[in-house]
Amino acid sequence: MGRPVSEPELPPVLTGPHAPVNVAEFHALAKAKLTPMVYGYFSSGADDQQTLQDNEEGFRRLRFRPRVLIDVSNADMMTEVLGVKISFPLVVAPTAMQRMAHPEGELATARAVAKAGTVMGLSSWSTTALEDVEAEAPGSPKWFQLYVYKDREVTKQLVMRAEAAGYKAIALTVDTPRLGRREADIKNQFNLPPHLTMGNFAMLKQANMENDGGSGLAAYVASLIDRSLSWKDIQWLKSITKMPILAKGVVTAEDAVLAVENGCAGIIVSNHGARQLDGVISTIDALEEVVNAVQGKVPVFVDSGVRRGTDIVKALALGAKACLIGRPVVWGLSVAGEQGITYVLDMLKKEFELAMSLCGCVKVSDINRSMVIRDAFAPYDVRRTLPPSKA
Ligand SMILES: Cc1cc2nc3c(=O)[nH]c(=O)nc-3n(C[C@H](O)[C@H](O)[C@H](O)COP(=O)(O)O)c2cc1C
Ligand SMILES: CCCCC(=O)C(=O)O
Repeated sequence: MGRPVSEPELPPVLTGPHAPVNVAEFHALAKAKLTPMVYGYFSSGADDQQTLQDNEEGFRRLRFRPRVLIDVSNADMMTEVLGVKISFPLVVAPTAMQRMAHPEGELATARAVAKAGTVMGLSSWSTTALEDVEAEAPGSPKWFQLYVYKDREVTKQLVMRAEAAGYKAIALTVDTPRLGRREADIKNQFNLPPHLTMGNFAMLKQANMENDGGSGLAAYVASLIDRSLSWKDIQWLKSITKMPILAKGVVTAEDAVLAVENGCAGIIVSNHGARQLDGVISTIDALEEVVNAVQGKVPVFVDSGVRRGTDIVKALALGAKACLIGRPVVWGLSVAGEQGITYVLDMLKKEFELAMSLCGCVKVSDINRSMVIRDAFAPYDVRRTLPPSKA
């Protein structure tokens, strides 16, 4: 597989024999470029980072059962999420404070994601106002990620602004009543660099993080975010917006059922990129129980640890409608702004196309449960897919 974008257009870091060929190499380039404080914030998981490792390991534990001698000369990667067609089953997860990665921050992301033909998630804690992000790539589908402030009026204004600007859904983050303990941020006394602001709150003067000697972010969350948020608040949210609500951060069947009962339009199986509760189950391991609990009533998405096109095929085989990626986009943005993100998305799309074809799938809906097994040494029970007479 060749390199994704035609070379003459690219900056030197993305050309020549040292150009990155996978997400891991982008990560290394970003690490070399960013300050330790910023890199520490973007890369960290919580505590011992056990789940950070397990998110990626979880995908590696799955093995393919590809089908052969299927005409794969035409691959159709298109799919649909919440009624919107996307070019392949990958959505960009909301990640906070992107101007720390690159001066153009969320604006560069919006352009690259629009060009790639998929959906952008925008963080409540964007360093660019949500209206400006929409204006940068007008009409290209975006989901607004919501943190619920103790001050419900602040929250309501934010939701109403997102709806007025044309955002297509609210991704309500349900795994962050308190901030996970990220040791790099504590050591680095993380704070938003003074030239940047929380773009959505500039008028509300809620951008400053009091640094009490530890992570400024943890202090900010503790002082402003509503720890009392509960399922009944979904009704409140539905009363103030017509946008569909996705529950972002569900990893159990019990909560998946509650999300459906409370009127969520979709579920994002996520452990927040391992940044909240360390030791929590990897999302690819949690996915199937959520999919089974939901019984097709709403779409199920998954993020945390997706690094390869093969990971996307595995997630779809276990019932996800699409995957989201967080850090890979941050690495692309850090390395080369908009072009870096374009390159990362294009690389993952090509990897996905190849993986799909090698699995014997021509279109996204061909990907099914028979394509993966959890344990390479346990035979797949063919009674699941063969007609009874042949099983
Ligand atoms: C630097 C960074 C910032 C993030 N900011 C937010 C955020 O503001 N809101 C949110 O719901 N999730 C946030 N997340 C979680 C992502 O939306 C997503 O769940 C996660 O990054 C997926 O894991 P991955 O990074 O392994 O792909 C953030 C993740 C990272 C790495
Ligand atoms: C409340 C958390 C701030 C942004 C975020 O979600 C993250 O850093 O993971």
